Amino acid sequence: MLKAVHFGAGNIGRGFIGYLLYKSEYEITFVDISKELVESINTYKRYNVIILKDNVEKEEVKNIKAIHIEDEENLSKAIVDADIITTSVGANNLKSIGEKLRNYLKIRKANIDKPLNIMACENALFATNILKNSILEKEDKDFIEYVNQKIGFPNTAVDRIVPNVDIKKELPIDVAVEDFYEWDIDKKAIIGDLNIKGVELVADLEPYIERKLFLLNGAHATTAYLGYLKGYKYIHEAIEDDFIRNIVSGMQEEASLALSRKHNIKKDELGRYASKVIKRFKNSYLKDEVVRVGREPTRKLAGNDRLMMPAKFCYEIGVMPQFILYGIAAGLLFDYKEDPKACEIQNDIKNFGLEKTISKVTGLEENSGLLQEIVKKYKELKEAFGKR
Ligand SMILES: NC(=O)C1=CN([C@@H]2O[C@H](COP(=O)(O)OP(=O)(O)OC[C@H]3O[C@@H](n4cnc5c(N)ncnc54)[C@H](O)[C@@H]3O)[C@@H](O)[C@H]2O)C=CC1
Ligand SMILES: O=P(O)(O)OC[C@H]1O[C@](O)(CO)[C@@H](O)[C@@H]1O
Repeated sequence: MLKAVHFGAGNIGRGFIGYLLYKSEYEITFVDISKELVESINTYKRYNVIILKDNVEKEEVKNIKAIHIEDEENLSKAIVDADIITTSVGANNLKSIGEKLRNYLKIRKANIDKPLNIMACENALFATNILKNSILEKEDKDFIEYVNQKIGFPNTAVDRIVPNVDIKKELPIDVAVEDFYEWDIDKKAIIGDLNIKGVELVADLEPYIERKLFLLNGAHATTAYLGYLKGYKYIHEAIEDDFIRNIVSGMQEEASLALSRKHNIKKDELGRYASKVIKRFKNSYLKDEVVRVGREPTRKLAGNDRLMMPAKFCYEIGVMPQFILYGIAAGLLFDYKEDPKACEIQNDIKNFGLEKTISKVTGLEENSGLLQEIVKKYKELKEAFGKR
């Protein structure tokens, strides 16, 4: 049986990556930083994936085990034996995972010759490259040569909404998901065979990642931040609000303009994709909280992420992306106390002022046209909804 090691046994790890790897007959070992989660997986050795729709369905994932990230002995064995390694730990944690993987891959190099593919399944552009670079950083020629010959590092785009919905579960590690999924993988970077059911192997991944990041994640973040501002708890409630829906559709149109110009994708194709995304947001079974979808605004509002990238593309082609900028402005007003990154932005605004904070978060120059427009929209939204 083929062996998979997956770092990050959270929502997407169990609800999507683990789910498809199991369907593809991989024996899965999860690796996590949470001792409690590792213990639960080793106690139950299985979990249910609950598909939230009109007629709820349940699928079982079985014969699983888990290793704690600090359990060097077992982790080393698992990495040496693996046919595939995947992650969904959050893009900010990839560097530390790469540093750990480096040592285990050296043990693998000395012990086994079979090919391996490693993929980072995170919401970020070319996340696998971040992982690969941290593995190879400061390495000698011999190791780099081994890695380049024996290990594939395909980038991917992963799409399935896996919320923290509170529903009746058989096991505490059961996970609830939407019906839809899409996992696109860069086929040029695969070494050996990679047979995962349900994935799409694509020749040019960039349009797929950007379409997903801008039209789904960008629209989701916009819905979350405006939803939070207007006092909604869930995404499905926020997207039914005409004011929010209008801005979200507008930002999708602006991002589609940028995508169609950059990748030569037909506008009506992007329109169909965008409408389907809105329909997915309306799924009331997901009970997806705006504070989950808006989490870590410093990452989501960064220059290389879901909102700033399409905004900059539009600006470069002479279009002021009014609707995307409302999303960014709303993100700067996201003052959810339990989110340390939201608090960081609020403290920076208090201590250093709005312009300096926007510049720090987005990477824009303080005197740039885009930044000045964000300031206007921030003030407008604050005036309208900031004192609720
Ligand atoms: N939830 C979703 O619908 C989707 C999430 N993603 C991406 O997947 C990644 C994970 O998201 P979720 O599953 O929602 O988060 P989550 O918080 O449910 O799961 C993350 C898991 O990674 C573990 N973890 C964190 N640091 C670790 C480390 N250094 N070593 C080992 N384990 C570690 C955590 O303990 C947790 O179990 C993120 O990059 C997210 O953007 C992508 C598509 C969909
Ligand atoms: O996982 P992130 O990047 O924090 O953002 C949440 C986003 O990821 C998803 O969980 C899945 O793509 C979306 O629900 C949402 O757009």
